[in-house]
Amino acid sequence: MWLKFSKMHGLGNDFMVIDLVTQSGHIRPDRVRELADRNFGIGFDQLLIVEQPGKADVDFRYRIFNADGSEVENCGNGARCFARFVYDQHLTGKRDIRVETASGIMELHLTDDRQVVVDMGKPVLEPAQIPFIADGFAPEYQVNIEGIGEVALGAVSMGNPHAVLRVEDIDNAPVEQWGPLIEPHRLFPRKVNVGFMQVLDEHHIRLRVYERGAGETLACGTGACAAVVSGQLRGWLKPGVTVSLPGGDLFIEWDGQSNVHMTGPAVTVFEGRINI
Ligand SMILES: N[C@@H](CCC[C@H](N)C(=O)O)C(=O)O
Repeated sequence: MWLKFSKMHGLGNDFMVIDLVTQSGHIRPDRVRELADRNFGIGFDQLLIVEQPGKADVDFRYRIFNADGSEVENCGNGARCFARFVYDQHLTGKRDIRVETASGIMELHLTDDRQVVVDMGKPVLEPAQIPFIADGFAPEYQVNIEGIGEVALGAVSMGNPHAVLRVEDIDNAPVEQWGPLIEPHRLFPRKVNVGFMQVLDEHHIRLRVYERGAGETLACGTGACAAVVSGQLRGWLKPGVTVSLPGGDLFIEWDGQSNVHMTGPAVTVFEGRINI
């Protein structure tokens, strides 16, 4: 069965995007892994599937699969690409879009200057809901990681789980060494995305993220939101933060109480057809 797809990226976090509103098909996890392969497949960090919504008052449903084939709850850069995709493919004429994800309903706005603003919802800080095993909420937790030792981290869910560590020198942060040790840690029962943040000033950080199910990516939208929330809770940041990722900058706004907003670009690289 042949399906049309688009290859897109948000700051280098790259996606294969498939419209299952006007096409039909089913992609098994082993096929996702094959397609994600950068030598033998299309190559991507996540596969995004656009479907008809299951609820009233929502324009679409959007599903996310990591490169390892696992289905996940949320993807910030993917959300911006999803919005660009449904508008450019004429699946909707709306510039304000409501979409259902596995983690809830998200609202997106396409601006006139080709940016996408995403209402990412409220950060979840209650450990059991992240999920993270701890006695109660704290802005920072001390965790013993086998192979590393004691690590100070913030734990935040933006629909998906994130651990946020502060480093002094992002260029030499142990992302590839520590990421694989923290991602499957038993204190995070559904595994975790691991962010390494360098604070430049109260409104500017640098961030690298070792993503659950994908490894280090050039950008992570939910990771940027989680880092800003964690940085504000730990007293290092003030509302309105530019997050410089290896693939470029995102702007994240959180007032300390309500929803997190993320602004950034979404780019289509090419379109093609694949035999699923
Ligand atoms: N790249 C994404 C996050 C994708 C999902 C993540 N790897 C997970 O397993 O939760 C983003 O931009 O947020």
